[in-house]
Amino acid sequence: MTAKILVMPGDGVGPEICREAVRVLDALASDHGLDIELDEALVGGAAIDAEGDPLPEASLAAAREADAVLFGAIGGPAWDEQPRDKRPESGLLRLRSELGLFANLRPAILYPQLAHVSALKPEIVAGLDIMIVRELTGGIYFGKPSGLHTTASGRREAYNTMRYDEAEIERIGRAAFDTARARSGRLCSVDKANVLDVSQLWRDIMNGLAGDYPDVELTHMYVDNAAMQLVRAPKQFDTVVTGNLFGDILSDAAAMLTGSIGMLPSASMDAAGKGLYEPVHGSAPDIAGQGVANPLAIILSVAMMLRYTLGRADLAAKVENAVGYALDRGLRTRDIMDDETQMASTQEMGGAIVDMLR
Ligand SMILES: NC(=O)C1=CN([C@@H]2O[C@H](COP(=O)(O)OP(=O)(O)OC[C@H]3O[C@@H](n4cnc5c(N)ncnc54)[C@H](O)[C@@H]3O)[C@@H](O)[C@H]2O)C=CC1
Ligand SMILES: CC(C)CC(=O)C(=O)O
Ligand SMILES: [Mg+2]
Repeated sequence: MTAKILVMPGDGVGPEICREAVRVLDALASDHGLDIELDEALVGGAAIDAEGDPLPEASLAAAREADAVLFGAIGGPAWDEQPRDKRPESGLLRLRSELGLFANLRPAILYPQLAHVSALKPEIVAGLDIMIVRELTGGIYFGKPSGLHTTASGRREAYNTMRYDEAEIERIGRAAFDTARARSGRLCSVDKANVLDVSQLWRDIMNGLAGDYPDVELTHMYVDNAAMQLVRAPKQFDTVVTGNLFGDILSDAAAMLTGSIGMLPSASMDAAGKGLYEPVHGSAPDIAGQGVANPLAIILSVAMMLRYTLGRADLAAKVENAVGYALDRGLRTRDIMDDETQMASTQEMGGAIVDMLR
C-alpha cells in the first residue's frame, strides 16, 4: 500500500535539509521500490507569514492523514517577539500534542569516522550508542497553569508547571522498557526526585513497571549528575528515559558526543506506530541560506521513518550505510570538518548519499 508522507520544511535551514531528505526518499522510490506519495504543508514561521498561524488547520489535517511526517525545523529571530502561543515553536508543540506523539526517540550513535571531531576524546566515545527516550507531550512544556502577568505590586511574574499524571509516566515508561529490552537490557531513568514532587511520582511509576520487565536492569540518576556523567563517561548509558525538558537538554548535549548536532535524528511516535521524524537541531538561523547545514540528521531521520513506520528496515540500513560510505570518502559539512577532509555543501552531502543509494 502506498504510504503517505507529509513534508513540513518550516524555517531557517529546515527547507534546505528537507530538500536533501526528499531526494533520498525519491531515490528509494525510483530505485528500490519504496511505495510512497509525498505532500507538503506549511508550519512554523513560514505558516505565520502566510496564514497568521504556526499550525494552520489544513497542515494539521494533512499531518493527521499522513502515515508519517518529515519535519525540518521551525523558529528564528523574525518571530522571537511574538507572544508564546503565536511563536513558530508553539506550532510544533501543538502538532506533537494533537498527534499524540508522546515517545521521542533520540539515538546518539557515533560514526567511527567522526571519533576525533567528537567533543570528547576518541577513547571515551568509541562505539557510543545511546538511545534517549524523551517524553514529548507532557511536562513543563505543556503544564497548566502557565503565564506571564503583572502582580499587585507592579512586578512582572511568569510561571510554568511541570506536571505529569501516572498514566503519562507509565506510557513513556513502557515504551522505554520495551526499547531497553530490544537493546542491551539496561535502562537509566533520569529525574530530579531529590527536589521535585513530579520526579518522585516519575520514579515511583518506573520502579513499579520494573516488575513487568525482570530482564531489564533499571537504575535512576538525578538530571544534574546525568549531564555530568554524559560528558564524563557516556558509554555507561544504554537506554535513558526522561521527561520533556530534561530530555530536550540532555539530547543536545549527547549530540556533541557524536561530533555535531547536525548528526542527531529523532522519531516521535504515537501509540499506534505513526511517527513524525525530525532532526534534533533547530532552524539554525546563524547558518540558514548559506548551504552549509549538515543534512545527515534529517537523512538519518528518514532511516528511522523507514524502520519504525514504513516497515523497511532493509532500506533504513541502506541509508545508514550510505552515510557511512560518504564519511569514509572524506565528505564533511562544515560542522564535522577537520584538516584531513574536504568540505561539502548541504547539497553535495545529500547528493553523495543519493549516489550511494542508486
Ligand atoms: N525542532 C525544532 O524545530 C527546533 C527549533 N528550535 C528553534 O530554532 C531556532 C534556533 O535555535 P538555537 O537555539 O540556535 O538551536 P539550533 O539547533 O537551531 O542551533 C544551535 C547551533 O547548532 C548549529 N546547527 C544546528 N543545526 C545544524 C546543522 N544541521 N548543521 C550544522 N550546524 C547546525 C547552528 O548553526 C547553531 O550554531 C530557535 O527559534 C529555536 O526555538 C530549536 C530546537 C528545535
Ligand atoms: C519546540 C522545540 C523548540 C523544542 C526543542 O528544542 C526540541 O524538541 O528539541
Ligand atoms: Mg531541543
